[in-house]
Amino acid sequence: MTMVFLNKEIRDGDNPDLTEERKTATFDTNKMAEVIYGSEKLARRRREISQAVSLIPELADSKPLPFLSRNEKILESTRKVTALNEHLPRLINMNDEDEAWHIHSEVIGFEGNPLALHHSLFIPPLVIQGSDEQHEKWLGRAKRREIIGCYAQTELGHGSNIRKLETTATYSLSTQEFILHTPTINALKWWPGALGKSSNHAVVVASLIIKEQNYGPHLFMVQIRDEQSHEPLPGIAVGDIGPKMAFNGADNGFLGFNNFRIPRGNLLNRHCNVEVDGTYVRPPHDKMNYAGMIRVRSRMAAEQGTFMAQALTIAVRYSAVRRQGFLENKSQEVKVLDYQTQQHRLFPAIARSYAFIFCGFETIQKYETLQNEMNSGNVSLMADLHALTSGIKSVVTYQTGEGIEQARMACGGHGYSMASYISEIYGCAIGGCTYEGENMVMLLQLARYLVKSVELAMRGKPGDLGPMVAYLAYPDIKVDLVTGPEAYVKMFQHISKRQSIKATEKFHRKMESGVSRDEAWNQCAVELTRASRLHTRLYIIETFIRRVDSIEDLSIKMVLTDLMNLHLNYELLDVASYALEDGFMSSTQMGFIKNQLYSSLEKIRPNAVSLVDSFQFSDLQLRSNLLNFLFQVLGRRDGHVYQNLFEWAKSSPLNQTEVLPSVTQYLKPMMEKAKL
Ligand SMILES: CCCCCCCCCCCCCCCC(=O)SCCNC(=O)CCNC(=O)[C@H](O)C(C)(C)COP(=O)(O)OP(=O)(O)OC[C@H]1O[C@@H](n2cnc3c(N)ncnc32)[C@H](O)[C@@H]1OP(=O)(O)O
Ligand SMILES: Cc1cc2nc3c(=O)[nH]c(=O)nc-3n(C[C@H](O)[C@H](O)[C@H](O)COP(=O)(O)OP(=O)(O)OC[C@H]3O[C@@H](n4cnc5c(N)ncnc54)[C@H](O)[C@@H]3O)c2cc1C
Repeated sequence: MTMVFLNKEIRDGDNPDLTEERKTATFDTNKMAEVIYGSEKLARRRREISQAVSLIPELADSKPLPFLSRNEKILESTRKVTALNEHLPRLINMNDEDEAWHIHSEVIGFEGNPLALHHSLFIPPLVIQGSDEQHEKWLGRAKRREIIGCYAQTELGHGSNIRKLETTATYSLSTQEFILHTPTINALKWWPGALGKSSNHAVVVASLIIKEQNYGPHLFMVQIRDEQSHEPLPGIAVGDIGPKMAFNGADNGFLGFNNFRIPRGNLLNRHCNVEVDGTYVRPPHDKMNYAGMIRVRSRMAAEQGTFMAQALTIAVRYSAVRRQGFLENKSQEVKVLDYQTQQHRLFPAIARSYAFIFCGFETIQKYETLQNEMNSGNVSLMADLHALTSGIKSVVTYQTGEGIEQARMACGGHGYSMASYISEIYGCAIGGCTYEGENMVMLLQLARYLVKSVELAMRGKPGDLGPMVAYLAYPDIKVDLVTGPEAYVKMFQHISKRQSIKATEKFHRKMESGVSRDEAWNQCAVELTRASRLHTRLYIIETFIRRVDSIEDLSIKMVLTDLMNLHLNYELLDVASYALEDGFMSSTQMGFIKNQLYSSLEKIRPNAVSLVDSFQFSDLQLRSNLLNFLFQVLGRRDGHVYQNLFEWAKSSPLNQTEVLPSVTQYLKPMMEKAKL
C-alpha cells in the first residue's frame, strides 16, 4: 500500500528508517520540486516522463553497466538511445531541451552515448552560426537524425588556446573551396565526443587562411564519413581515442585531414563570410565564433547542480539506513546521518546543489536574452556573459567534484563500490573542470574583466561599472551579521572587492617595476584566480537569496531559508581569513558564524531525506533498481540496501563460475610448485 503524506510516498515494505525520515519532514516534496525545477508543470512533467519510461522495458538497461566491456557499453548505450528516439515524440515535447535532457539521463545514465553531442554540441553551433540557407540545407536533416554530428575543436596539441589551433582551412580562389589540412600530429582533432566511430558529420573549428593571411578560428560543416557505407571519406583519418575516466559509453575521437576539400558554402556564415573573390566579411564581435561555448557554459551550473544532487540523494538515503555506533541510547546503534560530522559532510553540499540549480536557471535565461540580442545584431551583452559564465563554470564544477567525493566518503566502503554509482557520477562531473574551458584558464578570463572593472573604479568612473561589479566601488561599512542575509552579502562583497583590488594593484606594481604585461599577469595569476572565485561565489549567494525571497509557500520558504543560512555561513566561514586579515570581521563574528552553521545542521537534519527526495530522481536515474533487474543499489528509494548489495555481488560475472582461469593457469601451478 502507498500512503501519500505531504507527497512523500510512504510505501509499505520500505525500510522503516527511511519511512521515519519521510514522516518527520515539514514540507511537501512536490511543492519543493516545483521550486527546484521552476514550476508545477515542469516538475509534474518530469514525474510523468519518469513514470512513462519505467513502463517501457526496452528502455531499461539490459545488463548492469559496470560489468560491461567498452564495446558492450557503446552497443548498449546506442541500443537504448535509438530505442528512445522511437518513443521520444510520444513522451516529451520535442522542442523542450530540459525534457530531452531529463529523459536521456533516465535512460542513458552517466555513461554517455553516441548521440549526446549531436543534440548539445552539433546542432546548437549550426543554429547559432549557420545562415538561413545553411539551416535549410543541414538543420532539418540533423534534427531528423538523417545525419549524426559532433563538435571538433580541440586538438592533440591545443585545447585551451584556440587561437593557436593548427588545423587550417585555406580558401582556394580557383575552385572556391576550403582545403582542410592537418599539418602535424599535434594538429589532429582530439577529444570530440561521438567523433570516433559514430558521427558522419562534424562542425570543425579550423584557422581560416585567405591569401596567406590567418583570420583565426572559424566553424565549418564537414562530412567525414560516407552516408551509405559509414567509411571515412578519402582524405579523412578518424578513430576512437580509447577508454577514459568516465563517458565510456561514448566514442570521443581523433580526426585528421589530408588536403580535404569542402565547398565555400560550408563555412558557417550567419555572422561572417568569405566572398567568392576571397574578401573576408567580419562578424559584429571579434569572438562571435566562440558564442557556442558561452551557451554550453551557461547551462553547466544547473547541470552540475543536478549531478551533485544525484550523488547526495544516494549518500543521504544511505546514511539514513546505515546504522553504526552509539550516541545516548546504548541499546540501538544510530543512523550515521545523526553524526554531526556526517551532516557537515553532506548538508552544505545539498545547499550548494540547490544554489547551483537556482543560479543555473538565471544564467540560462541570461544566455537566452543574449541569443535574442545577437540575432538582432546586438552583441553588447557578450563580454559580461562570457565573464560570468567563465567564473560560474569553474567554481561550480570544482565544488561539485568536492561534494560528490564527500558523498562517496560518507558512504564508507560501499561508496567505493560501483554499486553506489557515485564513481560514475564523479567521473562524469569532474570532466566539467576540463571540458568547455579548463577551469584555471576560465577563471583568468573572468579576472581580465575584474581587473578592468577595478581600473574603472580606480579612475573614478564607478558609473561605468556593470551591475554585476558595481560593488567594486562601494564604500567599506562594517556589518552586523545578526541582521541577516544582506549583511552576509555585504561581508562577501567586501572580501571579493578587496581581493580584486589587491590582485589588480599587485599586477600594476609588477608592470611599474618593469615586468612585461604578460609576465606580470602570470606572476599574479594565483591571486587573480582567487579574486574570480570570490566574485563568483558572491554571485551564487545572491542568486540563492533572490530565489528564496521569491517563494510564497511558507513551509517551503522556511526549509529553504534554513538551507540558505547554512550556505551563507558555510561559504563565509570558508573565506573568513580574507576578512579577518584586514579586521573587517572580528573573532566574535567568526564564532557567531560557526555557531550559526552548527545550528543550521541541526535544523536541516529532520528534513534532509526529503530535501534530496525533492529532486525526484527515479531509481532508474540513480541506477539503483530497475524492473526485476538489479543494478547499483545504494540510493534505492525503498532503502533496502543490504540484500540488494548481496544480489549485486552475486551477479558479478566473476561469480558465474567457481574456479577462474586465473587460478587454474597461474595460482594453482604456483602453489603446486611451492609444495615441491
Ligand atoms: C544527468 C546525466 C547526463 C549525463 C550526460 C553527460 C553530460 C555532459 C556532457 C559533456 C559534454 C562535453 C562537451 C565538451 C565540449 C568541449 O569541451 S568543446 C571545446 C571547448 N573548448 C574551450 O572551451 C576552449 C577554451 N578556450 C577559449 O575559450 C579561448 O581560447 C579563451 C580562453 C577564451 C581565450 O581566447 P582568445 O581568443 O585567446 O582571447 P583572449 O586574448 O584571452 O581575450 C581577448 C578578449 O576576448 C574576450 N573573449 C574571449 N572569449 C570570449 C567569448 N566567448 N565571448 C566574449 N568575449 C570573449 C576576452 O574577455 C578578452 O576581452 P578583453 O579582456 O580584451 O576585453
Ligand atoms: C570529457 C571531455 C569531453 C570533451 N569533449 C570535447 C568535444 O566534444 N569537442 C572538443 O572540441 N573538445 C572536447 N574536449 C576537450 C576539452 O575542451 C579540452 O580538453 C579543454 O578545453 C582543455 O584544454 P587542454 O586539454 O588543451 O588543456 P591544457 O590547456 O593543455 O591544460 C593543461 C594545464 O595547463 C594549464 N593552462 C593552459 N593554458 C593556461 C593559461 N593560459 N594560463 C594558465 N594555465 C594554463 C591548465 O590550467 C591545465 O592545468 C573534451 C574534454 C573532455 C575531458
